[in-house]
Amino acid sequence: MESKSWKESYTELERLVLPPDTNIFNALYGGRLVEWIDNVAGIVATRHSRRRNVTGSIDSLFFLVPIHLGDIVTITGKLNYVTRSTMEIEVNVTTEEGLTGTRRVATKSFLTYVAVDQDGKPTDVPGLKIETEEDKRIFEEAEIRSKNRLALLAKIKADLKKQDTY
Ligand SMILES: CC(=O)SCCNC(=O)CCNC(=O)[C@H](O)C(C)(C)COP(=O)(O)OP(=O)(O)OC[C@H]1O[C@@H](n2cnc3c(N)ncnc32)[C@H](O)[C@@H]1OP(=O)(O)O
Repeated sequence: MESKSWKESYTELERLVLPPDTNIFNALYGGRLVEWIDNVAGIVATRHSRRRNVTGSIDSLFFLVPIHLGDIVTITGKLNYVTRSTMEIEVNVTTEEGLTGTRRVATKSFLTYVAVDQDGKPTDVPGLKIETEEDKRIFEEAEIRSKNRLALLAKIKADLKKQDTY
């Protein structure tokens, strides 16, 4: 399978925050934002792999500033790292005040998606082309996160096995 550049799957989504998206403080629901983030990451994973994909994990997600009714939210998804069946996707969210144009970073998160076959079993995806020094730096940083993530996953599974619940 031929490797692909991150540019082939880069995805950007813009949403105007409307009343059904907000809580009683006229701010965007966190859960709604997580849905949009997962959606963008899912598009990146599909464009890269051209396979069915499932969300494997969402790393810690910090909500840095509130997003208000009438704001314009921009969500970008970029592929950072690929192993055999797994893709790390970085999703950044900025919020823009409709009336002033002031933009602020609202969240940054890393999601992993696993490509699966018809039976839901992990399956191979194309590798990621490393074309620049910046691509290399991003790949190496993601590799460290991946190792930490898999160590945490292994610990969670081992603990659950001890309790006989996995
Ligand atoms: C888009 C959506 O909304 S999907 C809905 C939410 N997501 C889900 O329901 C997914 C539920 N989970 C599953 O189906 C399975 O646990 C899977 C497909 C993620 C993994 O299946 P397993 O048989 O456990 O995979 P296995 O242990 O063989 O690992 C396969 C690969 O996935 C990676 N992996 C497995 N679980 C995870 C995880 N939770 N997070 C990140 N990576 C994972 C492994 O590192 C391995 O990577 P590699 O092939 O690139 O080396």
